[in-house]
This record gives sequence, C-alpha cells and structure tokens, in this order.
Amino acid sequence: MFLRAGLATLSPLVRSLQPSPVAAMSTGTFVVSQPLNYRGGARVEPADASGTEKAFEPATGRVIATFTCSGEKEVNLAVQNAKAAFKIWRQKSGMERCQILLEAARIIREREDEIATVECINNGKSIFEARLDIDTSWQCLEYYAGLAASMAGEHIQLPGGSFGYTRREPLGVCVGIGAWNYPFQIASWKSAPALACGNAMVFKPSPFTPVSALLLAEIYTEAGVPPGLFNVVQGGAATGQFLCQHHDVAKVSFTGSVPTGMKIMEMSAKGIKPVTLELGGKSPLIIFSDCDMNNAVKGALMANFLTQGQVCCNGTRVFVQKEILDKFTEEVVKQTQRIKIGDPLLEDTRMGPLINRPHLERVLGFVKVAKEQGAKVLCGGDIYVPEDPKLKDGYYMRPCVLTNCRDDMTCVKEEIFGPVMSILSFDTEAEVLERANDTTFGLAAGVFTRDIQRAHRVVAELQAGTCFINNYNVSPVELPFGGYKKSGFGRENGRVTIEYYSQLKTVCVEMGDVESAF
Ligand SMILES: NC(=O)c1ccc[n+]([C@@H]2O[C@H](COP(=O)([O-])OP(=O)(O)OC[C@H]3O[C@@H](n4cnc5c(N)ncnc54)[C@H](O)[C@@H]3O)[C@@H](O)[C@H]2O)c1
Ligand SMILES: CCCCC=O
Repeated sequence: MFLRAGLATLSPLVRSLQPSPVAAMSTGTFVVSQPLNYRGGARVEPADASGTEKAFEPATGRVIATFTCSGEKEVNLAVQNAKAAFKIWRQKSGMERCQILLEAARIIREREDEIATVECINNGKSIFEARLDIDTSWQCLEYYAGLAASMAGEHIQLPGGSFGYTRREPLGVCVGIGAWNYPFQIASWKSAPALACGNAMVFKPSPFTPVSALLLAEIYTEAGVPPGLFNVVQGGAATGQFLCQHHDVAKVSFTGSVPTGMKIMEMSAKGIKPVTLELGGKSPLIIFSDCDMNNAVKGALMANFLTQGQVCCNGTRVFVQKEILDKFTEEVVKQTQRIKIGDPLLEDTRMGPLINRPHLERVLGFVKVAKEQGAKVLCGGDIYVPEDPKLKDGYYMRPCVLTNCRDDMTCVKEEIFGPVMSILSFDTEAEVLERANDTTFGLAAGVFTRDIQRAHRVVAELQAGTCFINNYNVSPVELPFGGYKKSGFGRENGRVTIEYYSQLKTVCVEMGDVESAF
C-alpha cells in the first residue's frame, strides 16, 4: 500500500532505467553489519540487553541480522536523548520545523530505491509495492511539514478588553511502536506528525523488520533535526514495555495486534498517557450486482493481496450479491491465478514471501480449518516453491480464494493476515449491512455499486473508520486513517492527527483590575 495517485504515475519500467545506488543489493546477499540502535544522532550498540533476535530475508529464509534487544538502561538512554533534543526542537518555529521535514522528504525521494530495496529484502513485499510505501512516506513528511508551518492557536476577545488565546504545544517524548508489515511507512506516519508538532520520538520497530527505521533516523539527522530527536531501539515485548512504562514518555502510538494493543493501553493508563491504537481488522467488501464488474474484481484483489495479504485494513470478507456471484467469482479466481509470485526484487513480481515460517504455517492452518468447516478452495492456499534454487527456503504461498463460506467460519471471523479471500453471497442491502457490521473489528470497509445514493447510504451505516466507495486500499496521506471498535482509536494522517500529537494551552489575559470575591 498505498496507491495514491494511480499506477500510471509510478512506472517501474521508468524507474528501472534510472541509475540505482543499490545495484549491489540483490536477493540472497544483503547482510546488516552496522548497529541497529540509533541514539543521539548516531548508530550505537545498546548499553544493555534483554535478549537477542534474528531478522530474516523472507525470500530466502536467510538470517540478515542478529541483534541485541534493548534493555531498560538503553531505553532510558534513548528517552533521555529524546528529552534533551525536545528542549531544542520545541523552541523552533513552525517554519523552521517545516524546512527540516521538507529536506528529510527530499532525501527520502533521492534514496527511494535504496530504502525500497531494504524494505523489500527484510519484509518480502514486492519492490513494486515497497516503492509505493516509500512514496507515501515522503508524502507524509511533506504534508506535515506544511501543517507545521501553519499551526496556530485562537484569539478570543473577552469583556473589558481582556482576551484569551490558545497555544498548540507539543506533548514531549512520544513513543512509536510498529508492526512488521509496513516498517518504513509506519515509522514515517508516526514520526512526521510527532516532529511537526514539536515532539521528540523513540521508535521501536518490530523485531522481524528492524532495518529500515535506521535509514529514516539517518535521514532526519542529515536533514538537520537536533541529535536525539528521533531514536530507534530494537527488541520485542520486553523493550516495548520499558518504553510504555517510562515516566518521561508523554504518549504512545502503537500499530499492531488487538491483544498487544490492550496491553499497551493498560500500561499507558497507569501513567495517564494518551495512546493511539492502530490495530487489526476483518473488513467487509460489499459488491452489489450493479457494480462495474471490472473495477469490483480489481478492487477485491487490491483488498486482499497487497503485501501478501498482510495488511490491517484488507477487505477479506467479500460479500457478493447473488445475481453476480458466479461471474464475479470466476473472474476473481482467474486474476488471482495470474498473480506473479516469486523473488520480490524482480520488477514483475507482484507477490513475495510471507514474513516468516511460523506465520506462513499459521496462514496455511487457517486454510486447512476453512476446508474442515466446509469452505471450498477455488485456488491457492498451498505452499509455493519458486523455480530459482536460492528461493527454495523462502516463505511463499499461493494466494487463496475461498467460497461456500458462512459467517460463523473461522476464516470469516478471524484476522488471517495472509493472502486468503473469503467470498460470501448476499441478497439484500439490509441483510449485508447487518452481516458486515457483525464483527468486533472496525478498521475499514468497501462498497462497489453504480448507485451513488446507495453507496453513501451504505457507508453511513458501516461501522468502520475508513470506507472506500468503488475502490479499496487507497490511502492518501491527506485523509485520516484509523479504526472503530476493537480496531483501535486515534487517527494517523490528515489534519486531525495534529490533535493526537499536541495539547492545547489556554491563556487568559486580564486587561483590567482583579474583581475579587473576597
Ligand atoms: N491499524 C493499522 O494501522 C495496522 C497497521 C499494520 C498492522 N496492524 C496490525 O498489526 C498486526 C500484525 O503486526 P504484529 O504481528 O507486528 O503485531 P504485534 O502486536 O505482535 O506487535 C506489534 C509491535 O508491538 C510490539 N510488542 C509486542 N508485545 C508488546 C508489549 N507487551 N508491549 C509493548 N510492545 C509490544 C512488537 O514487538 C511489535 O513491535 C495485525 O493485527 C495487523 O492488523 C495494524
Ligand atoms: C501503516 C500501514 C497501515 C496498513 C495496515 O496494515
């Protein structure tokens, strides 16, 4: 994700003709030798440890990095560095922050191929998609650079010439904790609004994808942020807990699963820290019989198979109106079978490996249970072994389309987080709305119809934070993104996110004498 301006503006062919600084990086060769923590404006080895982790190249199953997870001491050092940088950064004018964020955005664009290649190697998503992620990342920095420059309070006239005004002030040291499916994008979507508002950040990537956040950290430094403004600590749950419990942390923004989100909220509650929770989903995609069939089929593929189906807002419950069920299903299966699976660094690959072996097995397990519960596999759902021998230990599977699904099946109720689409049929609008909303999640939803009134009527009833009409999984940074129900709260992107990274101070100014009650 996320397609913003359409594929035509992002031709991989044009890009592949440009000289690339990453020509040396190819599948099966990349290793990380530098430290993966970033503190005070430089890569550092952590001061203490809470275990070690290995990061893999999912395309080959190779270890690309073995690293130390940060312990309490290292987390504290990162927070103290952030605190010191915050003192400098909070004094900068909006225009000064804007200029530095714009410079960081420019460097990301300049290094896009390199960043996308690293992302592709460590995450497994196709290079085609990784570039789109990097696009949405620099766009996010540009967007919040603009808002930084125009952030302002209000002036309120009071009786007798007195007045009040509001100041939008930063929170302090914010923590960002990321999932592994959009490593660079998540780090950018969290840090850009945080920094624009005058905060500092300590970011913890998923231990599965520790590498690309370091590139962002280096870029911020090169762009001119004070040393320590954006720090990276590595590790899993223990490191995350040290961060959430730290008394100098003012806010936690988390992207990940619902169970972890609950723990983050509990920990933050103890310190009365505001949290943003971007959690999981099981989103409905509703296809009415009056839809443009071509677009609906393309939309269903976009809703299910980007990043190997490992996308939080995927529309994995595809409700199709009975009259067009057979035709729609036939076309979806045909196009799913055409998806080119393989080496994610090849320009024509559209589906790479899943993130790791246990996750691949988990997703295949969902397909097995779906079959046992009566679903029919129309295509895929099994392991894929690419011909290239260097890819034989990678974590590939064929994208799967399930039919004969019922609302009570596990594949329809639970987030699979893999390339598995469940097709369900429906008769009426009222019926499909009730079934679409019958979930504890509420991240996204989609509707395909040519009837404009129905489209708006349906999205008004859908219990989801982001709704798509006649498209799916487009996410321009100007639009807020976030969940309803157990999919979380708070928003990323859009103007509103300023509210989640700042606090309002009211100043009341007396121009006359004090009228005392005593
Ligand atoms: N809504 C969104 O914007 C969005 C985006 C991407 C992914 N997701 C969701 O993320 C999930 C997949 O990501 P994941 O497997 O990395 O999720 P996860 O919850 O396992 O881990 C997310 C992050 O939390 C950290 N963590 C784990 N336990 C912790 C604890 N006790 N305290 C503090 N930090 C802790 C992990 O190390 C990781 O960095 C899916 O459910 C997906 O839907 C949501
Ligand atoms: C920040 C990325 C959101 C996509 C969900 O997986």
